[in-house]
Amino acid sequence: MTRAHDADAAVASYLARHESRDLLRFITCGSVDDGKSTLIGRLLFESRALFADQLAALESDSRRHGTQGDEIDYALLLDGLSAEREQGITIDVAYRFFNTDKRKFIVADCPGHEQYTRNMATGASTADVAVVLVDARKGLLAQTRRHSYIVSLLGIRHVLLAVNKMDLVGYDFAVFDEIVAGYRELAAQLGIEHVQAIPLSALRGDNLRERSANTPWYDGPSVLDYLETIEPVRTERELGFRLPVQWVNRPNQDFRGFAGTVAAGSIRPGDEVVALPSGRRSSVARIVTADGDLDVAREGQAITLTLRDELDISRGDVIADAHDPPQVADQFAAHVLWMGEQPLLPGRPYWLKIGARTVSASVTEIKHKTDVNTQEPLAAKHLELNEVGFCNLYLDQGVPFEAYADNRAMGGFILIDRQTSATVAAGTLAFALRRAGNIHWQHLDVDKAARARIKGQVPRVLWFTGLSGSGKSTIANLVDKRLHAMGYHTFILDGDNVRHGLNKDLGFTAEDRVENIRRVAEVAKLMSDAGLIVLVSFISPFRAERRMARELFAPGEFVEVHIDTPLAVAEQRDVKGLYAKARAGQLRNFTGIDSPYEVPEAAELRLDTVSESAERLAQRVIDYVTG
Ligand SMILES: Nc1ncnc2c1ncn2[C@@H]1O[C@H](COP(=O)(O)OS(=O)(=O)O)[C@@H](OP(=O)(O)O)[C@H]1O
Ligand SMILES: Nc1ncnc2c1ncn2[C@@H]1O[C@H](COP(=O)(O)OP(=O)(O)O)[C@@H](O)[C@H]1O
Repeated sequence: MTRAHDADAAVASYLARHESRDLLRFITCGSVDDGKSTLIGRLLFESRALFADQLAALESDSRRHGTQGDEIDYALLLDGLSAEREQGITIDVAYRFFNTDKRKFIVADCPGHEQYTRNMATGASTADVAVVLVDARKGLLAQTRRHSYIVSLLGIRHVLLAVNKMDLVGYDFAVFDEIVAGYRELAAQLGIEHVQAIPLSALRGDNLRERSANTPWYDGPSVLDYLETIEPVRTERELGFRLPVQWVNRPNQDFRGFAGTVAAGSIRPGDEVVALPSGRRSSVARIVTADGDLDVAREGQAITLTLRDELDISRGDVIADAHDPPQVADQFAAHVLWMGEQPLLPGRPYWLKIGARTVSASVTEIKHKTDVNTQEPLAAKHLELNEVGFCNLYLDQGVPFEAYADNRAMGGFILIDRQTSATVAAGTLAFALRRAGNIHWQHLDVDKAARARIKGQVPRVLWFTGLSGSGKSTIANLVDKRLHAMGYHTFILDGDNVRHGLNKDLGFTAEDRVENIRRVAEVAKLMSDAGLIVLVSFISPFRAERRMARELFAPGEFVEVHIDTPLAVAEQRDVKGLYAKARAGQLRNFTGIDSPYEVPEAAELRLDTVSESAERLAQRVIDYVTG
């Protein structure tokens, strides 16, 4: 580090301290019954003013970009929400703004109902303090433990334990003391070091602004005193400059700027930078803002950088200090807070958005889920709504990152469902898994084209999908026989057969079916690399996995064949007697009965087995392949 950088760091830390005096972001956790609304209402009332100037700006912003018509879109103020905003998703967190003469405040008010994880994760990712409300009559509840666990997971270091409704327990010190002792134990388990407990009656205003005469035994700060004076400790690591590129600004041939919000460190014109993941270097030409060029830019500032060299940098890349760049990795251990209505299934691909970058990712393994009430690790094969798991993640490409504990902006991510575009998880990166870096592609001298040429054919994957008894095997067999007779090199992968060997460890739960299809798709890929025409005959009931299989192949190579047979017909055929068993309750998770079949939306071929014979349908497939 140079002297200039040392000075920068000193200025930056001064500014950081100053800014934190200026603005405090906090979240409130608890249910309406705990008195949360009363507390917030009271705080707003006590402080009287809303952020007048900011409100005006927000109003004009909302009209330009908002999604709320003429209403103010508070979400626009929160950088933490940008990902959700781009997805057009509304999250049930109310942001409120107020100020006293000492400070400005942004409160994320998270409802206490069962959607709490999603709301809290959103509100907490930018908060410095969590106000955890407890009803003095009820003490610590399971909900208190859950909220506190998520607070700790999301890196909030300060908790204001608001022991409310003290008036209803006669302002009894013993009640307060017991709750506080219990909470301190919990906080210690969770690694929350800074806890300020305050006895309160939000309704009567005890210890809200003034210390109350009703609690003479309490000599700590009032709620407003605490919020006005708390200096949040920052445990984030001092990092070199990092700018996740939100967009590339190229109004004309002469100007090429990279715009984003500085996630860490500071930067000056002339500083050497590296673009990641490409690793190309340059130095900063200008730091452009709406208010003119800057000599220096720091964490939290929105800027546009221009560089001295023409580098190919796109949205989602990170421009970083060339002497202290972040790591780039494609496998991680991470905490995942699942918010999807459908469970998280290992092996299924999701979009992962980190900073401004979106990549394809899947969970390769759930190491454990955490019982949010006891913090105990539990074995898990999938994650349900509101569950938290520690998982291994695999990304389809390397991303620049920091551990979440070191930098929230560079280590926090969301997972997005690829079909519905819904945000289904929030996550925090713990560390990169190194093993990925040690595996390299082995170059093969005889390539796929050479193998296909010698066979005189174009490799294809014919993917037959449909209910049990729909006719997949019957038709695939006919196609195989005829292609073989015509001299083609083919192979059939059939669910029933593959499940006797490679996949004999798998059953019929959703997660096992995902893994079943993932493996068979990879095998089909190897076979097509060998130059074969592969016929895959699996129920493959989920769109997500059929799509995953398709994406392994070049355009045109993958042919989805939907064997379209109504459930009633398949059930009537009942070739193996399985429908009867399933109806009798002797077979669980049977497709079409108590396990879903998601009908293909854009299969290359749809074969109706009711109106046409198996022979004719097989011929249609052959015509498609050989035509
Ligand atoms: N619960 C349940 N649900 C569906 N199918 C069941 C089940 N239990 C056993 N079987 C038999 O397994 C065959 C389906 O295996 P697949 O590997 O094709 O299924 S999947 O793609 O993983 O959904 C399927 O074969 P097909 O009838 O040829 O489709 C059944 O014979
Ligand atoms: N048009 C048709 N196409 C395919 N199979 C048909 C047709 N009409 C009747 N069937 C009968 O339906 C059953 C389908 O069973 P199978 O091919 O094993 O289905 P799957 O492999 O999808 O479980 C067979 O007994 C087959 O003779």
